[in-house]
Amino acid sequence: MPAMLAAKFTVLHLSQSPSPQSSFRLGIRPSPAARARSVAPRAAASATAVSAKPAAASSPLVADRKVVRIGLPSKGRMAEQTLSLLKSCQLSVRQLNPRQYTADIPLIPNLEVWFQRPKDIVRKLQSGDLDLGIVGFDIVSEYGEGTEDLVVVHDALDFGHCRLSLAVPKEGIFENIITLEDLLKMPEWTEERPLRVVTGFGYLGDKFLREKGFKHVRFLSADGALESYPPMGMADAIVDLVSSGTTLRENNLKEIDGGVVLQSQATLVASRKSLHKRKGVLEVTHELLERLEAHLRATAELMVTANMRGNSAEEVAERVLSQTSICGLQGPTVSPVYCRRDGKVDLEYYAINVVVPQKLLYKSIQQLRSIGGSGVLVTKLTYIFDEETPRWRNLLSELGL
Ligand SMILES: Nc1ncnc2c1ncn2[C@@H]1O[C@H](COP(=O)(O)OP(=O)(O)OP(=O)(O)O)[C@@H](O)[C@H]1O
Ligand SMILES: O=P(O)(O)OC[C@H]1O[C@H](OP(=O)(O)OP(=O)(O)O)[C@H](O)[C@@H]1O
Ligand SMILES: [Mg+2]
Repeated sequence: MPAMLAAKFTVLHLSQSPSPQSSFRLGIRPSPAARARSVAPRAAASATAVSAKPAAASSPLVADRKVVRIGLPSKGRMAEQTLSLLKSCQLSVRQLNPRQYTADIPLIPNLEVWFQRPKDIVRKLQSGDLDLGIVGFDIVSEYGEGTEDLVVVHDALDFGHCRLSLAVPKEGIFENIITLEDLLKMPEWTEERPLRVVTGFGYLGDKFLREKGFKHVRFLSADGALESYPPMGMADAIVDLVSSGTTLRENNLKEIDGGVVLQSQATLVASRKSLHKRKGVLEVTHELLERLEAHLRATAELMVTANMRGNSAEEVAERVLSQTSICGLQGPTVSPVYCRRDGKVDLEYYAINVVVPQKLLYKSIQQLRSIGGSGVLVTKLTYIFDEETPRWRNLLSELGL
C-alpha cells in the first residue's frame, strides 16, 4: 500500500511519498448553507461547522442497476480534455447528439457514460447513481468532504493542472504581506472586522484557514470572477484556482508563501460501494486503469528505429549499450536485416528498436549517429503495458481483495 492518506477518502498513487495533492488533510465538516447561496456571508472560521454530507441511502432503483456508469464533465475546460484522453486510449465516447447527457464507449459495452457538472459527478458517486468519474482533485476534495465513500483510483491523469491558492491585493495594506504568517499576524482582523475571503471552495478554504490558526474570517461564496472581489472592495482575499497566474496578475493580486491549499489535476474516482458491490465495476475499473496507465506512460516516450552495420547482433548491441540515452526499456531489440546481393541472401545491417524518453530524443539521435546508426525512424507510442499495473495492485489492497 503506498503511503497516503491523510484524507479520509483514499488516493492511490505510485510513489512511497504522498503526491502533493494527496498530502492535504481533510476532515472538518463544512458549513452547508454556504454553497446554496451565491454571494452570502459564510460561517466565520471560528464558528462551529455542521455536517453537509449528502444522504447516503440508495434507492432500490440504484441497487437494481445492471450497467456500470461513469460520469464525465459536461462542460468547461475538463470536458474536451477528458474525451481526448479517452480517445487516445482507444476509448472514444459515442454521443449521438451534443445535447444528450448520455453516451457510450463502444469498446466497453456494459459502461454507460453520463455527462454531468463536475461537482454533480462527485455527489452522484456518493449517492450511488454513478460508479466512476473523471474530475479534478479540487472538486473531489471540496465536494467529497473527506468521505470514505470515494476512492481516487488514478490521481494523475496529467491534465487540468492547477492549484487552489490564497491571494491578496498587491498593494495597500497588503503591500508587505509576503507569507501566510504575515497575513495571520495583521492587526486588522478582529471579530467585528474579520478577514473577508471569497471562494467557491468553502469547505477546503475554511478548513485550511482554521488549521493555519486564523480566528477571525468571514467567507463569501461565489462561483466566478472571484478576482474582481478585492478590487471592488467586496473581499480582502480570495481562495481560487490558479494555473498560469495571469488572472491574478491582471487583477493586481498576488499569492503568498504558504498559501497553497491544494495541488490539483484530473483524477479517476470511484465509489467504494460500487467497487465492492456492483457487478462489473471492478472489471471496468481494471480496464480503464490499465489503458490510462499504459497510455500516460507511453506519452512520455518515443520508439526509435535505426539501421546499423555490424558483424553480429551482439556486436551491434554492445555499441548501442555503450550509449547512455539509447538503452531502451530493458535494452535494445536488435534484429537482422536481410538483403539480396549478387543473387544471395546477405546480412550486413541490423535494425535496432529502442524506447527513449521524449526529452532525450535529440541526444539519442546524436548518440545513434555517433555509433553508425542511419535511416532513423521515430514513432509515437500508444501504450506501454507493464507486467502489472501498480495502481491496480494498490486498489485491490485498499479494498481488502
Ligand atoms: N485555470 C485553470 N487551469 C487549469 N485547470 C483548471 C483551471 N481552472 C480550473 N481548472 C480545473 O478544471 C476544472 C473545471 O474548471 P472549469 O473552469 O472548466 O469549470 P467551472 O469553473 O466549474 O465552470 P465555469 O468556469 O464554466 O463556471 C476545475 O475543477 C479544475 O480542476
Ligand atoms: O492562473 P490562470 O491561468 O489565469 O487561471 C486561473 C483562472 O482560471 C479559472 O477561471 P475560469 O477561466 O474557469 O473562469 P471562471 O471564473 O468563470 O470559472 C480560475 O477560477 C481562475 O480565475
Ligand atoms: Mg472556471
